Amino acid sequence: QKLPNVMILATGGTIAGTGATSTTTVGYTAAKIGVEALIDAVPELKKVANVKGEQVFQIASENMNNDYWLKLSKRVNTLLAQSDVDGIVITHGTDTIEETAYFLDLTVHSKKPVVIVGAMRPSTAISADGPINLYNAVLLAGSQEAIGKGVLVTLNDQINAAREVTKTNTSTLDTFKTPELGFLGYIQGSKPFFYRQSTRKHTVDSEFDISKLDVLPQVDIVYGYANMNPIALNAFVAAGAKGIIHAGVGDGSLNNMVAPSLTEARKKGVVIVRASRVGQGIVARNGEADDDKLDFVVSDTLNAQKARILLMLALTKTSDTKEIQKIFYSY
Ligand SMILES: NC(=O)CC[C@H](N)C(=O)O
Repeated sequence: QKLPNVMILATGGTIAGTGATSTTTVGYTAAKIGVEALIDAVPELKKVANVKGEQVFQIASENMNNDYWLKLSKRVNTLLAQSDVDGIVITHGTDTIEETAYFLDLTVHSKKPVVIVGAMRPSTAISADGPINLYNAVLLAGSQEAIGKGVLVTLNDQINAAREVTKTNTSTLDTFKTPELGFLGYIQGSKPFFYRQSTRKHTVDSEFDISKLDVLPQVDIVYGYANMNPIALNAFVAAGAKGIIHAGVGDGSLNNMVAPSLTEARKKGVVIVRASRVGQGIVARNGEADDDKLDFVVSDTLNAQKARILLMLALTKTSDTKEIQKIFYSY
């Protein structure tokens, strides 16, 4: 049987991290090990795929930014257009895995599998989770089952969809969850098992094309809390933000100290998206605010960091808030 050709694009993170001792599971250094060493650490990979590695960059993922995303997405699109690449695995720090996954879900235009993988323990730790996670990721990226499912995230034997997955725990191995909608499936006995898939547009159905872009519109996030003030919001607007994600309390509620500044920002042309800091549930349009009158957009179920990504991409196409609202209900 012919093995699939899987490219491993390495970007850093704990999966490539090293610690002082085998019990160092905090206070280690991320992004130390190169892609060839990651591959060599798992000889089992060669039984399930023809793997090739490429070091795209080497960072701790808290340093992820729009420039890295544009570079990575362009590289993934180029590779997937080649007939000798069947799937891609991206090794990544876990802090922003969910954001990179969603960015690629919206900007990679291929049905071929793209799987993002990380680890919670550095490569030098007892029971490091990187090798098994990498093995599962390569298996998934070379599988028929993963074709057309959008960008996937796998750690801890579970498969999650880019749109919904989120990091829920600072340090445990089972940190990646899709809290309310559920993960897509498992990897067990070297086989992926899928039980559901996202109904939202992604990859081949996505309208977003970053192939000719070098920058993305500035979108920032303001976080809701009791006694909130508009200082951060006003600073973002003064610094030229084209969009603001308001991660409000509860159902995206607006604090009366901040609402006038949001209204003012909208009048200046800044697109305001009401999201929620809660992390689950739909932010109801015209629920906690009169969005029609204020000309605001609601984030649907996207968390603030993913709403930021969708708004940046939406703003590359339109500044019409009705269109942007449609986009938030489609992706
Ligand atoms: N577990 C991890 O990968 C976290 C390490 C680091 N903060 C990163 O995101 O790259």
